[in-house]
Amino acid sequence: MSETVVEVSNLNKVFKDFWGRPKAKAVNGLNFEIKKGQVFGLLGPNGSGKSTTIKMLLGLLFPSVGKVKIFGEKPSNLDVKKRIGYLPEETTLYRYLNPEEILDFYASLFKIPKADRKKRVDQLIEMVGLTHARKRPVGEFSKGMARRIGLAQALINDPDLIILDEPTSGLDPVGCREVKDLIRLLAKRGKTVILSSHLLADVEDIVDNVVVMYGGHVRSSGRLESLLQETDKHTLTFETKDDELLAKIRKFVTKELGDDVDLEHPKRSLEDMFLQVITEAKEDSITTSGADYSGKVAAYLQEDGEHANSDVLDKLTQAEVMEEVPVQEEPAEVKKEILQEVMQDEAVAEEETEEVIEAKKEEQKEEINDKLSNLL
Ligand SMILES: Nc1ncnc2c1ncn2[C@@H]1O[C@H](COP(=O)(O)OP(=O)(O)OP(=O)(O)O)[C@@H](O)[C@H]1O
Repeated sequence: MSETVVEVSNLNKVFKDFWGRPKAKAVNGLNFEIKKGQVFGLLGPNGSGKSTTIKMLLGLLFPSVGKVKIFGEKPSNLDVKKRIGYLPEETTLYRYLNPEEILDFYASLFKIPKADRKKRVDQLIEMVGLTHARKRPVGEFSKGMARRIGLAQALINDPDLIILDEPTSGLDPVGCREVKDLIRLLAKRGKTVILSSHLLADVEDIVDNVVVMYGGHVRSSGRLESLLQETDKHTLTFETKDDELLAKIRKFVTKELGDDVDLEHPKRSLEDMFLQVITEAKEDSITTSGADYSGKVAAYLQEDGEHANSDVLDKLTQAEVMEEVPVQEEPAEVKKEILQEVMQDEAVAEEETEEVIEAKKEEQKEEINDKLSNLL
């Protein structure tokens, strides 16, 4: 019997106004359990209570009524917090820092030794497909690229429980597929993943169990496979170009079942078609200045004996690694131009230099430190 990682019983959250009057009943009588190695989907339309539930799981909000247990403890327990990785709905990044600096900084907050830090940062950057953008300030990143850094940041502490709020938001179909594959691989390594989404098609093929929320209530829950099965219908798929045979089959089926029979070619999904187009572009060596993905899980993300799938790991170790694109040092004049552009963006005075940028980076790091010490 596998370990219970999350236990939620009769969870309620009522937001109150200044005078203590109920303003919104965000979560209403929620119950669920998540076992180790599961990918659990918290689904529902906008405003159904997903983010509020996640905040209670993280100990950022207190329940009005009910209980949350993570690894058998309260979410406020510091040892529990250390085992959680969290990707918030909005990725807030410090625009002057580059991916290496951001990840190194978060690794230092978790007191990861310097030598390990560099290794983890390198592996994570490769894993989220940003090797060629590792020296670029994240202020220049597209939404999807920023999301990838957010995901890397959530994994820096090698968490046992990974909570992802709308992980695929802002990602193109390729990025979306990559993140989904990554989530499945992490689960195979014994990580437990909770993800929230209102983009159902984006999570359909990766979640094991779901709760579907509406107005704070659970409307449906259970194993996704059984929830999606239409047990009173059947599909028969076979290959043939023989029109005569098809006509015979149709005649037979119609005779048995009446006119209510659909006969058509199976369609592949738009996602499959899109991915094929991109794969072909890659095979033709067409490069991109956006995000690119190695297909490898960062090696430090520990493998777990019980859940490790040697097949997957074998495939991973044999996976073709994209060649690293060397980062081109810009000539001094171009560097100055770029700096000036960034400064204009931020309404920074013209005479500001690289030292000023460095000072801003330090300021941003201090700001994060302050916010974190307020939280802890
Ligand atoms: N701090 C707050 N104060 C008052 N009401 C809030 C607060 N946070 C959330 N709510 C309300 O709680 C309800 C659930 O919100 P929540 O953010 O949990 O939904 P959600 O399912 O995450 O939505 P989305 O998909 O849009 O992110 C909404 O009616 C929202 O207005």
